[in-house]
Amino acid sequence: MAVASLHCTFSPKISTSLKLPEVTQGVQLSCSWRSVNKVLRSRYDGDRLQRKKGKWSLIPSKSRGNSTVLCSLAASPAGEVVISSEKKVYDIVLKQAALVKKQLSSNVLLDVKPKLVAPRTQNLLKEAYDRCGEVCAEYAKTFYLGTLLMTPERRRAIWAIYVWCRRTDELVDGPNAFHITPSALDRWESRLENLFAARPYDLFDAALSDTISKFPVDIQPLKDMIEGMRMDLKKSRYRNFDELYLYCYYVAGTVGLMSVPVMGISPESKATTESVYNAALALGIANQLTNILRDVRDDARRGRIYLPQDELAQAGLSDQDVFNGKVTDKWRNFMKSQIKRARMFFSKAENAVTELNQASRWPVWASLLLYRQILDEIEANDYDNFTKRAYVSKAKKLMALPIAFGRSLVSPSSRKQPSLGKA
Ligand SMILES: CC(C)=CCC/C(C)=C/CC/C(C)=C/CC/C(C)=C/[C@@H]1[C@@H](COP(=O)(O)OP(=O)(O)O)[C@]1(C)CC/C=C(\C)CC/C=C(\C)CCC=C(C)C
Ligand SMILES: [Mn+2]
Repeated sequence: MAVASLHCTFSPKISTSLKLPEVTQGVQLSCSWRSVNKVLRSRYDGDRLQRKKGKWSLIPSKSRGNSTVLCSLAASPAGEVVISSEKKVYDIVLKQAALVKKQLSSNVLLDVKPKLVAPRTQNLLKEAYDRCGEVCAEYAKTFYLGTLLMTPERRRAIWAIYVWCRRTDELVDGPNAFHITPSALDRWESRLENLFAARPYDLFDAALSDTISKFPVDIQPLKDMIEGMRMDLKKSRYRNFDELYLYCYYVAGTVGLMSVPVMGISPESKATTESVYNAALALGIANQLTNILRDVRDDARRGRIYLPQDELAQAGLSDQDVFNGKVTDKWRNFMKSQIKRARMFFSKAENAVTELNQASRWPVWASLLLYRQILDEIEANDYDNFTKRAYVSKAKKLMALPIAFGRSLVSPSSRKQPSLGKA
Protein backbone atom coordinates (compact mmCIF):
# COMPACT_ATOMS: atom_id res chain seq x y z
CA MET A 1 0.00 0.00 0.00
CA ALA A 2 1.28 3.45 -0.79
CA VAL A 3 2.19 5.49 2.23
CA ALA A 4 0.64 8.93 2.37
CA SER A 5 2.80 11.84 3.27
CA LEU A 6 1.34 11.86 6.74
CA HIS A 7 3.16 9.72 9.23
CA CYS A 8 1.61 9.32 12.62
CA THR A 9 3.17 8.25 15.77
CA PHE A 10 1.05 6.91 18.53
CA SER A 11 1.42 9.77 20.88
CA PRO A 12 -1.32 11.59 22.75
CA LYS A 13 -0.87 14.41 20.28
CA ILE A 14 -2.26 12.36 17.47
CA SER A 15 -5.35 14.51 17.03
CA THR A 16 -3.35 17.57 16.13
CA SER A 17 -0.95 15.76 13.83
CA LEU A 18 -3.85 14.20 12.00
CA LYS A 19 -4.87 17.10 9.85
CA LEU A 20 -4.65 14.89 6.75
CA PRO A 21 -3.50 17.53 4.28
CA GLU A 22 -3.38 15.13 1.32
CA VAL A 23 -7.08 14.48 1.24
CA THR A 24 -9.32 16.47 -1.04
CA GLN A 25 -12.15 18.46 0.41
CA GLY A 26 -15.41 16.60 0.75
CA VAL A 27 -14.33 12.99 0.59
CA GLN A 28 -14.92 10.34 3.13
CA LEU A 29 -12.12 9.24 5.32
CA SER A 30 -11.99 5.87 6.81
CA CYS A 31 -9.05 5.36 9.03
CA SER A 32 -8.11 2.01 10.23
CA TRP A 33 -5.68 1.95 13.10
CA ARG A 34 -4.62 -1.58 13.17
CA SER A 35 -2.10 -1.15 15.89
CA VAL A 36 -4.86 -0.30 18.32
CA ASN A 37 -7.11 -2.77 16.64
CA LYS A 38 -9.88 -0.35 16.07
CA VAL A 39 -11.53 0.94 12.96
CA LEU A 40 -12.97 4.39 12.79
CA ARG A 41 -14.90 5.74 9.88
CA SER A 42 -15.69 9.32 9.23
CA ARG A 43 -16.09 11.88 6.54
CA TYR A 44 -13.14 14.03 5.93
CA ASP A 45 -13.05 17.67 5.35
CA GLY A 46 -11.07 18.76 8.27
CA ASP A 47 -12.22 15.99 10.62
CA ARG A 48 -9.70 14.80 13.10
CA LEU A 49 -9.18 11.65 15.00
CA GLN A 50 -8.23 11.94 18.60
CA ARG A 51 -6.89 9.46 21.04
CA LYS A 52 -7.94 10.04 24.63
CA LYS A 53 -7.35 7.63 27.45
CA GLY A 54 -6.28 5.01 24.95
CA LYS A 55 -9.49 5.42 22.92
CA TRP A 56 -9.74 6.84 19.43
CA SER A 57 -12.45 9.31 18.73
CA LEU A 58 -13.46 11.51 15.89
CA ILE A 59 -13.64 15.27 16.05
CA PRO A 60 -15.87 16.43 13.22
CA SER A 61 -15.07 19.64 11.54
CA LYS A 62 -17.69 22.39 11.75
CA SER A 63 -17.36 23.07 8.05
CA ARG A 64 -18.29 19.60 6.92
CA GLY A 65 -20.20 19.68 3.63
CA ASN A 66 -22.64 17.19 2.18
CA SER A 67 -20.66 16.05 -0.82
CA THR A 68 -18.93 13.14 0.73
CA VAL A 69 -17.50 9.74 0.23
CA LEU A 70 -14.69 7.58 -0.57
CA CYS A 71 -11.19 8.47 0.21
CA SER A 72 -10.06 5.97 2.67
CA LEU A 73 -6.82 5.91 4.47
CA ALA A 74 -5.59 3.02 6.46
CA ALA A 75 -2.87 2.86 9.02
CA SER A 76 -0.23 0.21 8.70
CA PRO A 77 0.78 -1.77 11.79
CA ALA A 78 3.69 0.61 12.14
CA GLY A 79 1.25 3.43 12.57
CA GLU A 80 1.82 5.06 9.19
CA VAL A 81 -1.20 6.35 7.37
CA VAL A 82 -1.45 4.59 4.04
CA ILE A 83 -3.71 5.16 1.08
CA SER A 84 -6.29 2.43 0.86
CA SER A 85 -6.94 0.37 -2.27
CA GLU A 86 -10.41 1.86 -2.48
CA LYS A 87 -8.95 5.34 -2.77
CA LYS A 88 -6.29 4.24 -5.26
CA VAL A 89 -8.84 2.51 -7.46
CA TYR A 90 -11.25 5.42 -7.19
CA ASP A 91 -8.54 7.71 -8.55
CA ILE A 92 -8.15 5.37 -11.54
CA VAL A 93 -11.92 5.46 -12.07
CA LEU A 94 -11.91 9.25 -12.05
CA LYS A 95 -9.10 9.34 -14.59
CA GLN A 96 -10.86 6.87 -16.86
CA ALA A 97 -14.11 8.80 -16.70
CA ALA A 98 -12.34 12.08 -17.45
CA LEU A 99 -10.45 10.53 -20.33
CA VAL A 100 -13.51 9.11 -22.00
CA LYS A 101 -15.39 12.38 -21.59
CA LYS A 102 -12.50 14.22 -23.23
CA GLN A 103 -12.22 11.78 -26.12
CA LEU A 104 -15.95 11.83 -26.79
CA SER A 105 -16.18 15.60 -26.66
CA SER A 106 -13.26 16.02 -29.06
CA ASN A 107 -14.99 13.62 -31.47
CA VAL A 108 -11.76 11.84 -32.20
CA LEU A 109 -13.29 8.42 -32.31
CA LEU A 110 -16.86 7.45 -33.07
CA ASP A 111 -17.85 10.45 -35.15
CA VAL A 112 -15.06 10.26 -37.67
CA LYS A 113 -16.30 6.86 -38.90
CA PRO A 114 -16.68 5.29 -41.37
CA LYS A 115 -13.00 5.11 -42.19
CA LEU A 116 -11.72 3.94 -45.55
CA VAL A 117 -10.55 0.37 -45.13
CA ALA A 118 -9.21 -1.84 -47.91
CA PRO A 119 -11.64 -4.69 -48.76
CA ARG A 120 -9.05 -7.34 -47.82
CA THR A 121 -8.58 -5.76 -44.39
CA GLN A 122 -12.33 -5.52 -44.02
CA ASN A 123 -12.69 -9.24 -44.73
CA LEU A 124 -9.97 -10.08 -42.25
CA LEU A 125 -11.59 -7.92 -39.64
CA LYS A 126 -14.94 -9.54 -40.22
CA GLU A 127 -13.35 -12.93 -39.76
CA ALA A 128 -11.54 -11.73 -36.64
CA TYR A 129 -14.74 -10.50 -35.04
CA ASP A 130 -16.68 -13.61 -36.08
CA ARG A 131 -14.09 -15.74 -34.34
CA CYS A 132 -14.32 -13.60 -31.21
CA GLY A 133 -18.09 -14.16 -31.30
CA GLU A 134 -17.56 -17.91 -31.56
CA VAL A 135 -15.25 -17.94 -28.53
CA CYS A 136 -17.72 -15.89 -26.59
CA ALA A 137 -20.63 -18.16 -27.53
CA GLU A 138 -18.57 -21.17 -26.50
CA TYR A 139 -17.43 -19.90 -23.09
CA ALA A 140 -20.29 -17.62 -22.04
CA LYS A 141 -23.47 -18.65 -23.79
CA THR A 142 -25.97 -16.57 -21.83
CA PHE A 143 -23.83 -13.51 -22.03
CA TYR A 144 -23.36 -14.05 -25.76
CA LEU A 145 -27.13 -14.16 -26.22
CA GLY A 146 -27.38 -10.90 -24.32
CA THR A 147 -24.90 -9.21 -26.63
CA LEU A 148 -27.09 -10.05 -29.62
CA LEU A 149 -29.41 -7.23 -28.59
CA MET A 150 -26.64 -4.67 -28.85
CA THR A 151 -25.84 -2.75 -32.02
CA PRO A 152 -23.54 -4.80 -34.31
CA GLU A 153 -20.52 -2.50 -33.69
CA ARG A 154 -20.91 -2.61 -29.94
CA ARG A 155 -21.57 -6.34 -29.87
CA ARG A 156 -18.43 -7.09 -31.85
CA ALA A 157 -16.35 -4.76 -29.72
CA ILE A 158 -17.55 -6.47 -26.52
CA TRP A 159 -16.70 -9.86 -28.02
CA ALA A 160 -13.19 -8.64 -28.82
CA ILE A 161 -12.74 -7.37 -25.25
CA TYR A 162 -14.19 -10.59 -23.88
CA VAL A 163 -11.71 -12.70 -25.84
CA TRP A 164 -8.76 -10.61 -24.74
CA CYS A 165 -9.86 -10.93 -21.07
CA ARG A 166 -10.42 -14.67 -21.42
CA ARG A 167 -7.00 -15.17 -22.99
CA THR A 168 -5.37 -13.08 -20.30
CA ASP A 169 -7.01 -15.15 -17.58
CA GLU A 170 -6.09 -18.38 -19.37
CA LEU A 171 -2.43 -17.41 -19.13
CA VAL A 172 -2.49 -18.02 -15.40
CA ASP A 173 -5.47 -20.38 -15.14
CA GLY A 174 -5.41 -22.33 -18.38
CA PRO A 175 -3.72 -25.59 -19.34
CA ASN A 176 -0.33 -23.91 -19.87
CA ALA A 177 -0.48 -21.93 -16.66
CA PHE A 178 2.22 -24.09 -15.17
CA HIS A 179 4.79 -22.62 -17.55
CA ILE A 180 3.74 -19.02 -17.14
CA THR A 181 6.39 -16.72 -15.71
CA PRO A 182 6.34 -12.98 -15.01
CA SER A 183 8.29 -12.45 -18.23
CA ALA A 184 5.55 -14.18 -20.22
CA LEU A 185 3.15 -11.63 -18.76
CA ASP A 186 5.57 -8.86 -19.70
CA ARG A 187 5.52 -10.15 -23.29
CA TRP A 188 1.73 -10.25 -23.21
CA GLU A 189 1.79 -6.63 -22.07
CA SER A 190 4.10 -5.52 -24.91
CA ARG A 191 1.78 -7.28 -27.29
CA LEU A 192 -1.04 -5.24 -25.81
CA GLU A 193 0.94 -2.05 -26.32
CA ASN A 194 1.54 -3.06 -29.93
CA LEU A 195 -2.09 -3.69 -30.63
CA PHE A 196 -2.92 -0.29 -29.14
CA ALA A 197 -0.37 1.11 -31.60
CA ALA A 198 -2.23 -0.60 -34.48
CA ARG A 199 0.32 -3.42 -34.70
CA PRO A 200 -1.75 -6.50 -33.82
CA TYR A 201 -0.02 -9.84 -33.51
CA ASP A 202 -2.87 -12.16 -34.48
CA LEU A 203 -6.47 -12.13 -35.60
CA PHE A 204 -7.95 -11.72 -32.09
CA ASP A 205 -5.59 -8.85 -31.39
CA ALA A 206 -6.61 -7.31 -34.71
CA ALA A 207 -10.24 -7.30 -33.59
CA LEU A 208 -9.34 -5.52 -30.36
CA SER A 209 -7.07 -3.13 -32.22
CA ASP A 210 -10.01 -2.18 -34.43
CA THR A 211 -12.29 -1.87 -31.39
CA ILE A 212 -10.02 0.60 -29.63
CA SER A 213 -9.87 2.69 -32.79
CA LYS A 214 -13.66 2.98 -32.69
CA PHE A 215 -14.42 3.28 -28.99
CA PRO A 216 -12.66 5.30 -26.30
CA VAL A 217 -11.25 2.28 -24.47
CA ASP A 218 -8.08 3.18 -22.63
CA ILE A 219 -5.11 0.87 -22.20
CA GLN A 220 -4.91 1.33 -18.42
CA PRO A 221 -7.63 -1.15 -17.35
CA LEU A 222 -6.16 -3.79 -19.67
CA LYS A 223 -2.69 -3.26 -18.24
CA ASP A 224 -4.19 -3.45 -14.79
CA MET A 225 -5.80 -6.78 -15.58
CA ILE A 226 -2.36 -8.13 -16.50
CA GLU A 227 -1.15 -6.75 -13.17
CA GLY A 228 -3.86 -8.86 -11.49
CA MET A 229 -2.48 -11.94 -13.22
CA ARG A 230 1.00 -11.01 -11.95
CA MET A 231 -0.48 -10.88 -8.48
CA ASP A 232 -1.86 -14.39 -8.97
CA LEU A 233 1.62 -15.61 -9.78
CA LYS A 234 3.19 -14.28 -6.64
CA LYS A 235 0.48 -14.18 -4.03
CA SER A 236 -1.83 -16.81 -2.60
CA ARG A 237 -3.06 -15.07 0.58
CA TYR A 238 -4.77 -11.72 1.21
CA ARG A 239 -4.17 -10.21 4.62
CA ASN A 240 -7.35 -8.14 4.64
CA PHE A 241 -10.17 -6.85 2.48
CA ASP A 242 -8.08 -3.90 1.38
CA GLU A 243 -5.62 -6.26 -0.34
CA LEU A 244 -8.42 -8.35 -1.77
CA TYR A 245 -10.22 -5.27 -3.08
CA LEU A 246 -7.16 -4.32 -5.12
CA TYR A 247 -6.94 -7.82 -6.56
CA CYS A 248 -10.64 -7.74 -7.44
CA TYR A 249 -10.18 -4.40 -9.17
CA TYR A 250 -7.29 -5.75 -11.21
CA VAL A 251 -8.95 -8.92 -12.44
CA ALA A 252 -12.60 -7.88 -12.58
CA GLY A 253 -13.27 -4.20 -11.87
CA THR A 254 -11.15 -3.50 -14.94
CA VAL A 255 -13.71 -5.35 -17.08
CA GLY A 256 -16.32 -2.76 -16.12
CA LEU A 257 -13.97 0.08 -17.05
CA MET A 258 -13.23 -1.50 -20.44
CA SER A 259 -16.86 -2.20 -21.22
CA VAL A 260 -18.59 1.10 -20.44
CA PRO A 261 -16.83 3.06 -23.23
CA VAL A 262 -18.28 0.51 -25.65
CA MET A 263 -21.70 0.10 -24.09
CA GLY A 264 -22.15 3.83 -23.85
CA ILE A 265 -24.08 5.99 -21.44
CA SER A 266 -27.64 6.87 -22.41
CA PRO A 267 -28.06 10.37 -23.86
CA GLU A 268 -30.98 10.76 -21.45
CA SER A 269 -28.82 10.02 -18.44
CA LYS A 270 -28.25 12.76 -15.93
CA ALA A 271 -25.79 10.71 -13.94
CA THR A 272 -22.19 11.78 -13.92
CA THR A 273 -19.76 9.73 -15.99
CA GLU A 274 -17.75 9.03 -12.82
CA SER A 275 -20.76 7.56 -11.04
CA VAL A 276 -21.47 5.21 -13.95
CA TYR A 277 -17.84 4.10 -14.07
CA ASN A 278 -17.89 3.60 -10.37
CA ALA A 279 -20.93 1.38 -10.65
CA ALA A 280 -19.28 -0.60 -13.44
CA LEU A 281 -16.30 -1.11 -11.16
CA ALA A 282 -18.67 -2.25 -8.40
CA LEU A 283 -20.20 -4.86 -10.71
CA GLY A 284 -16.79 -6.28 -11.48
CA ILE A 285 -15.88 -6.40 -7.79
CA ALA A 286 -19.23 -8.01 -6.90
CA ASN A 287 -18.73 -10.67 -9.58
CA GLN A 288 -15.23 -11.47 -8.45
CA LEU A 289 -16.19 -11.66 -4.77
CA THR A 290 -18.95 -14.06 -5.78
CA ASN A 291 -16.47 -16.08 -7.85
CA ILE A 292 -14.20 -16.33 -4.84
CA LEU A 293 -17.00 -17.53 -2.54
CA ARG A 294 -18.19 -20.08 -5.07
CA ASP A 295 -14.68 -21.39 -5.78
CA VAL A 296 -13.31 -21.70 -2.23
CA ARG A 297 -12.80 -25.44 -2.63
CA ASP A 298 -11.16 -25.32 -6.08
CA ASP A 299 -8.88 -22.48 -5.06
CA ALA A 300 -7.90 -24.25 -1.82
CA ARG A 301 -6.96 -27.31 -3.86
CA ARG A 302 -4.49 -25.11 -5.70
CA GLY A 303 -3.19 -23.80 -2.39
CA ARG A 304 -4.97 -20.47 -2.77
CA ILE A 305 -7.14 -18.72 -0.22
CA TYR A 306 -8.58 -15.45 -1.42
CA LEU A 307 -10.65 -14.92 1.73
CA PRO A 308 -9.35 -12.04 3.90
CA GLN A 309 -7.06 -13.57 6.51
CA ASP A 310 -7.94 -11.11 9.25
CA GLU A 311 -11.67 -11.74 8.81
CA LEU A 312 -11.14 -15.48 8.89
CA ALA A 313 -9.21 -15.10 12.14
CA GLN A 314 -11.89 -12.84 13.62
CA ALA A 315 -14.43 -15.57 12.85
CA GLY A 316 -12.24 -18.06 14.71
CA LEU A 317 -11.14 -19.79 11.49
CA SER A 318 -7.76 -20.63 10.04
CA ASP A 319 -6.37 -21.72 6.67
CA GLN A 320 -6.49 -25.26 7.99
CA ASP A 321 -10.27 -24.98 8.46
CA VAL A 322 -10.56 -23.98 4.83
CA PHE A 323 -8.40 -26.91 3.73
CA ASN A 324 -10.37 -29.30 5.98
CA GLY A 325 -13.57 -28.06 4.38
CA LYS A 326 -15.98 -28.67 7.24
CA VAL A 327 -19.12 -26.55 7.41
CA THR A 328 -19.41 -25.33 10.98
CA ASP A 329 -21.38 -22.49 12.55
CA LYS A 330 -18.23 -20.40 12.51
CA TRP A 331 -17.94 -21.00 8.78
CA ARG A 332 -21.63 -20.20 8.21
CA ASN A 333 -21.32 -16.92 10.06
CA PHE A 334 -18.19 -16.04 8.18
CA MET A 335 -19.85 -16.82 4.84
CA LYS A 336 -22.90 -14.75 5.79
CA SER A 337 -20.77 -11.67 6.23
CA GLN A 338 -18.88 -12.30 2.97
CA ILE A 339 -22.14 -12.76 1.05
CA LYS A 340 -23.51 -9.59 2.58
CA ARG A 341 -20.50 -7.65 1.33
CA ALA A 342 -20.77 -9.07 -2.20
CA ARG A 343 -24.47 -8.13 -2.28
CA MET A 344 -23.59 -4.62 -1.23
CA PHE A 345 -21.40 -4.26 -4.33
CA PHE A 346 -24.18 -5.67 -6.52
CA SER A 347 -26.60 -3.07 -5.12
CA LYS A 348 -24.12 -0.32 -5.83
CA ALA A 349 -23.86 -1.49 -9.43
CA GLU A 350 -27.63 -1.91 -9.83
CA ASN A 351 -28.19 1.80 -9.36
CA ALA A 352 -26.48 2.65 -12.62
CA VAL A 353 -27.38 -0.04 -15.14
CA THR A 354 -30.32 2.11 -16.24
CA GLU A 355 -27.90 4.89 -17.13
CA LEU A 356 -26.34 2.82 -19.90
CA ASN A 357 -27.52 2.95 -23.49
CA GLN A 358 -30.81 1.12 -23.91
CA ALA A 359 -29.40 -1.74 -26.00
CA SER A 360 -26.56 -2.40 -23.57
CA ARG A 361 -28.74 -2.74 -20.49
CA TRP A 362 -30.11 -6.19 -21.10
CA PRO A 363 -26.84 -8.14 -21.09
CA VAL A 364 -25.66 -6.20 -18.07
CA TRP A 365 -28.89 -6.83 -16.13
CA ALA A 366 -28.80 -10.47 -17.16
CA SER A 367 -25.24 -10.94 -15.99
CA LEU A 368 -25.91 -9.06 -12.75
CA LEU A 369 -29.03 -11.09 -11.87
CA LEU A 370 -27.45 -14.40 -12.82
CA TYR A 371 -24.21 -13.82 -10.99
CA ARG A 372 -25.98 -12.56 -7.89
CA GLN A 373 -28.06 -15.72 -7.82
CA ILE A 374 -24.89 -17.71 -7.18
CA LEU A 375 -24.91 -16.11 -3.73
CA ASP A 376 -28.49 -17.34 -3.18
CA GLU A 377 -27.36 -20.81 -4.21
CA ILE A 378 -24.52 -20.77 -1.68
CA GLU A 379 -27.11 -19.96 0.98
CA ALA A 380 -29.42 -22.68 -0.32
CA ASN A 381 -26.50 -25.11 0.03
CA ASP A 382 -26.29 -24.15 3.70
CA TYR A 383 -22.94 -22.43 2.97
CA ASP A 384 -21.34 -25.67 1.91
CA ASN A 385 -18.97 -24.49 -0.78
CA PHE A 386 -16.62 -27.34 0.06
CA THR A 387 -18.55 -30.30 -1.29
CA LYS A 388 -21.08 -28.47 -3.48
CA ARG A 389 -20.52 -26.04 -6.31
CA ALA A 390 -23.13 -23.30 -6.28
CA TYR A 391 -24.64 -22.95 -9.71
CA VAL A 392 -27.73 -21.43 -11.19
CA SER A 393 -29.96 -23.96 -12.92
CA LYS A 394 -30.96 -23.57 -16.55
CA ALA A 395 -34.57 -22.96 -15.51
CA LYS A 396 -33.55 -20.14 -13.15
CA LYS A 397 -31.32 -18.68 -15.84
CA LEU A 398 -34.19 -18.69 -18.28
CA MET A 399 -36.43 -17.02 -15.73
CA ALA A 400 -33.89 -14.26 -15.16
CA LEU A 401 -33.73 -13.29 -18.82
CA PRO A 402 -37.21 -11.75 -19.18
CA ILE A 403 -36.77 -10.03 -15.81
CA ALA A 404 -33.52 -8.55 -17.11
CA PHE A 405 -35.28 -7.54 -20.29
CA GLY A 406 -38.09 -5.85 -18.36
CA ARG A 407 -35.58 -3.90 -16.30
CA SER A 408 -33.65 -2.88 -19.37
CA LEU A 409 -36.72 -1.07 -20.67
CA VAL A 410 -36.62 1.38 -17.79
CA SER A 411 -34.88 4.46 -19.09
CA PRO A 412 -33.02 7.01 -16.99
CA SER A 413 -35.72 9.63 -17.41
CA SER A 414 -38.57 7.32 -16.39
CA ARG A 415 -37.28 6.35 -13.02
CA LYS A 416 -37.02 8.13 -9.72
CA GLN A 417 -33.90 10.26 -9.43
CA PRO A 418 -31.23 7.75 -8.53
CA SER A 419 -28.89 7.98 -5.64
CA LEU A 420 -25.86 6.82 -7.49
CA GLY A 421 -23.39 7.08 -4.69
CA LYS A 422 -20.75 8.92 -6.64
CA ALA A 423 -18.13 6.81 -5.06
C1 LIG B 1 -22.98 0.75 -15.09
C2 LIG B 1 -22.69 -0.68 -15.14
C3 LIG B 1 -23.14 -1.49 -14.00
C4 LIG B 1 -22.06 -1.17 -16.20
C5 LIG B 1 -21.70 -2.54 -16.42
C6 LIG B 1 -20.24 -2.71 -16.64
C7 LIG B 1 -19.86 -4.12 -16.94
C8 LIG B 1 -20.19 -4.65 -18.26
C9 LIG B 1 -19.20 -4.83 -16.04
C10 LIG B 1 -18.76 -6.21 -16.31
C11 LIG B 1 -18.42 -6.89 -15.05
C12 LIG B 1 -17.91 -8.28 -15.30
C13 LIG B 1 -18.68 -9.24 -16.09
C14 LIG B 1 -16.75 -8.60 -14.76
C15 LIG B 1 -16.10 -9.93 -14.92
C16 LIG B 1 -15.63 -10.36 -13.58
C17 LIG B 1 -14.98 -11.71 -13.61
C18 LIG B 1 -15.85 -12.85 -13.37
C19 LIG B 1 -13.64 -11.79 -13.80
C20 LIG B 1 -12.92 -13.04 -13.92
C21 LIG B 1 -11.53 -13.04 -13.54
C22 LIG B 1 -10.66 -14.07 -13.00
O1 LIG B 1 -11.33 -14.82 -12.03
P1 LIG B 1 -11.11 -16.37 -11.76
O2 LIG B 1 -9.89 -16.84 -12.42
O3 LIG B 1 -11.22 -16.51 -10.28
O4 LIG B 1 -12.38 -16.94 -12.41
P2 LIG B 1 -12.64 -18.15 -13.40
O5 LIG B 1 -12.71 -19.34 -12.52
O6 LIG B 1 -11.52 -18.19 -14.39
O7 LIG B 1 -13.95 -17.81 -14.06
C23 LIG B 1 -12.02 -13.26 -14.86
C24 LIG B 1 -12.16 -14.60 -15.42
C25 LIG B 1 -11.33 -12.24 -15.77
C26 LIG B 1 -11.72 -12.38 -17.21
C27 LIG B 1 -13.07 -11.81 -17.46
C28 LIG B 1 -13.85 -12.26 -18.46
C29 LIG B 1 -13.44 -13.32 -19.39
C30 LIG B 1 -15.18 -11.59 -18.67
C31 LIG B 1 -15.05 -10.45 -19.63
C32 LIG B 1 -16.41 -9.93 -19.91
C33 LIG B 1 -16.64 -8.91 -20.74
C34 LIG B 1 -15.61 -8.17 -21.47
C35 LIG B 1 -18.02 -8.48 -21.04
C36 LIG B 1 -18.68 -7.77 -19.89
C37 LIG B 1 -20.02 -7.42 -20.32
C38 LIG B 1 -21.17 -7.81 -19.74
C39 LIG B 1 -22.41 -7.46 -20.41
C40 LIG B 1 -21.26 -8.57 -18.50
MN1 LIG C 1 -9.65 -17.86 -14.18
